[in-house]
Amino acid sequence: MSEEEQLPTGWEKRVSRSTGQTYYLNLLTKESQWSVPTKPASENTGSTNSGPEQVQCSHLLVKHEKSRRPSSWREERITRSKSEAIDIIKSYREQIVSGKASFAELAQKYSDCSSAKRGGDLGPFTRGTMQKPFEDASFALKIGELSEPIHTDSGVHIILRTA
Ligand SMILES: Cn1nc(-c2ccccc2)cc1C(=O)N[C@H](Cc1nc2ccccc2[nH]1)C(=O)O
Repeated sequence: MSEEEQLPTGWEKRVSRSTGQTYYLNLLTKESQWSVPTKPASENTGSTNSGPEQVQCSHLLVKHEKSRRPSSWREERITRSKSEAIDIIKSYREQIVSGKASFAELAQKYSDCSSAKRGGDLGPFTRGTMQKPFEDASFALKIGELSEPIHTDSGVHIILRTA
């Protein structure tokens, strides 16, 4: 019997458009998870009414002179203005949306976060672990969705939800 045939009631196997990884969709709550479900889907499987308990995101950060730590692996002293950082992050978003470049490629080359070495992948996180604007934007995204520019004390980000 294939894994698909053995899925408990109310689940569907999906493949992430951004990473090609297999995930499982609860058809009742429309919430998703990486792990193979072992019980029939229910309204409260693995999440609460206020959405998923954890998400996984990648981000591309462009710091500026007013960033909490205006330094990164790319540039010891970051002096660009906030306005310049916004223009730069918008150009990266446009390249990704138009298909000219992949998110991971640009994050690895240009993100001012040390997660650049992982194509911007931050791993899974729950609420209460990231700066609030970043958390709220991340938990509002659907899997595969790319945020508009998001501002935190670290700088200007675009966020891709991957799980
Ligand atoms: C939150 N976080 N995770 C990593 C990370 C994760 C996985 C692998 C390597 C680094 C780096 C960081 C981090 O705070 N980096 C900061 C920049 C930064 N500020 C953030 C605010 C919100 C989310 C991610 C953010 N990254 C830095 O390098 O100056």
